[in-house]
Amino acid sequence: MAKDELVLLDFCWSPFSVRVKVALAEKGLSYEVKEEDLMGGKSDLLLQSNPIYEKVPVLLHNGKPIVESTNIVYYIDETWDSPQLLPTSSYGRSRARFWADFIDKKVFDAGCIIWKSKGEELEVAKKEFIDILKKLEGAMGDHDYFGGDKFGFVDIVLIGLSSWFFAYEKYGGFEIEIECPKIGAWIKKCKEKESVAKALPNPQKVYEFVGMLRKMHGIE
Ligand SMILES: N[C@@H](CCC(=O)N[C@@H](CS)C(=O)NCC(=O)O)C(=O)O
Repeated sequence: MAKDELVLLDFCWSPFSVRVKVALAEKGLSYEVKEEDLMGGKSDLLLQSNPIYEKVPVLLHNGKPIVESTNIVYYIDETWDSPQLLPTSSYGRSRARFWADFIDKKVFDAGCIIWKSKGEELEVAKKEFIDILKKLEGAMGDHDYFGGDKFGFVDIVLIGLSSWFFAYEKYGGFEIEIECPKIGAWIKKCKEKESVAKALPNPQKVYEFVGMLRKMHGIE
């Protein structure tokens, strides 16, 4: 059988691309990265592969595009079976999908409000972000990971977004380890995994990138 050809259309600061990189690494798959210039001009390949949203990440599997990071992680898990990222029981899978959807709807947007705001608005945004993380702590319960004893699907969906948490802390003036110690410990544990450590961009560099976005938005 011919070897799978995997190409990732990427943007190096994208927290969504991190999810795909971690999932591919967990499955032991190698892939080619094509960096997109989102600030300058998107490639024709990106525009043709994701004509609806025109966003990265896109995974091309033997030339066929798969879009939207959570959907890509599902695809990877369904296509390459070991190690399994989603739980085996239908109840477990349903819970994992619920929390992945919650993360998708809440975490990144709440974080963006933190770096985009000041004064009273910032205080409200911080509280909202911490409330979201506290709900996620409740979902993890006493387990090491959202996947229970094993790193899995929901862990991948959240750990990608965590690459921007340092910037939220700096611009928001709070510390996740103090406000949400379980999430703080979970991030540290995830970073011990090679798949995660290699995929996460440098937090200081992300912070600098967000600083540039703030200037572009006229916040600084
Ligand atoms: N819901 C999408 C979000 C992807 C996303 O927002 N990608 C950003 C980079 S981090 C992007 O491509 N932005 C380009 C644009 O908005 O035009 C996913 O999960 O893949």
